[in-house]
Amino acid sequence: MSAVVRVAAAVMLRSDGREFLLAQRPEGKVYAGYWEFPGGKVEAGESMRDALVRELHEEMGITVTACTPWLTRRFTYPHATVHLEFWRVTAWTGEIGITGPLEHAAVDWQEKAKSPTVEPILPANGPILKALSLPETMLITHAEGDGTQAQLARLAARLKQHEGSLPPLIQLRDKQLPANERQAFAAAVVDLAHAHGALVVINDDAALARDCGADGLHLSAGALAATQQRPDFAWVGASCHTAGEVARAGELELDYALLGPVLPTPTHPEHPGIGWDEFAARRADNGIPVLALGGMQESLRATAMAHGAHGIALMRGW
Ligand SMILES: Nc1nc2c([nH]c(=O)n2[C@@H]2O[C@H](COP(=O)(O)OP(=O)(O)OP(=O)(O)O)[C@@H](O)[C@H]2O)c(=O)[nH]1
Repeated sequence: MSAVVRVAAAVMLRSDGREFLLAQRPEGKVYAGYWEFPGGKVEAGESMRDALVRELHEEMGITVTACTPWLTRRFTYPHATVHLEFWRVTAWTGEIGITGPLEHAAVDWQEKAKSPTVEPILPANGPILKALSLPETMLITHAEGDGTQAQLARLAARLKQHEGSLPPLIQLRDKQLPANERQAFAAAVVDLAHAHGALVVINDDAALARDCGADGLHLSAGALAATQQRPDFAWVGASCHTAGEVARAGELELDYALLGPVLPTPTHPEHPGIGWDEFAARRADNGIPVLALGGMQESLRATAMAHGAHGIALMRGW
């Protein structure tokens, strides 16, 4: 069996973060005409980051000045098995260009929240495009503490702040609310969220998720362990604490994992938090977007991203 080919791929984001760049493979290469993220193979002795910087310079004539690891994926093509590492690239110098006929046939900016307007896309990249449309903030409800009316008012104010940018993903948690109150709260949250273009997932109750018209299901770690196949919803994620659970969420082809608690949090006072290095280690190489949970607030977003987080999940910090 031939060795696995390591590939660095760049998700180049325009400054407002809403658009990313796709590039078309030129004639003469395998999958000619297909669209991909710019990048290429890692050379012997080279780090992933160095390969990314080199490829973007060779292919587009730019110098990367800010990038963070994001997702990994292993994929077997007829010609090779590739280990792909996707990095977010948020700053560069120079003008993006096509430096030669063997690099790309064309480049095109695409909107994250929409289906791509170009095709075909390289087969390994389908889940990557879905991950790009996953919000980078999750708001988790805690109406048990605040009361449902106060939560709805706070949510309405918070969703207004997001007008014009990708709205957050909302997880309805509140596992202890009486069933009828949870139902009414879920219906109100879905109405409010959908009016602002935001998605809602319901914690551990598939029937309620269907009844209230939510967009998906959020599995607790216990439910994840008991799940044999991906539940049938547009969006499904899971709470994870260990690397094994993150891997399981990846195997089930879920859309995201929450990993934590990263820092101390009132929800789990017995737990000191795993810290950022452990967060990075437990999320590594699983191919699934991972949001950091536990003690999060907006000011920690950049730290989370530097450790490979897709984004942050807030329970009390929103
Ligand atoms: N650059 C890039 N490669 C990808 C992506 N998705 C994906 O499956 N791949 C695969 O990863 C491998 C990258 O190899 P490449 O041929 O582009 O690398 P390269 O620029 O070094 O080309 P070369 O072989 O001509 O030297 C290919 O098998 C390609 O199909 C992607 O989004 N970007």
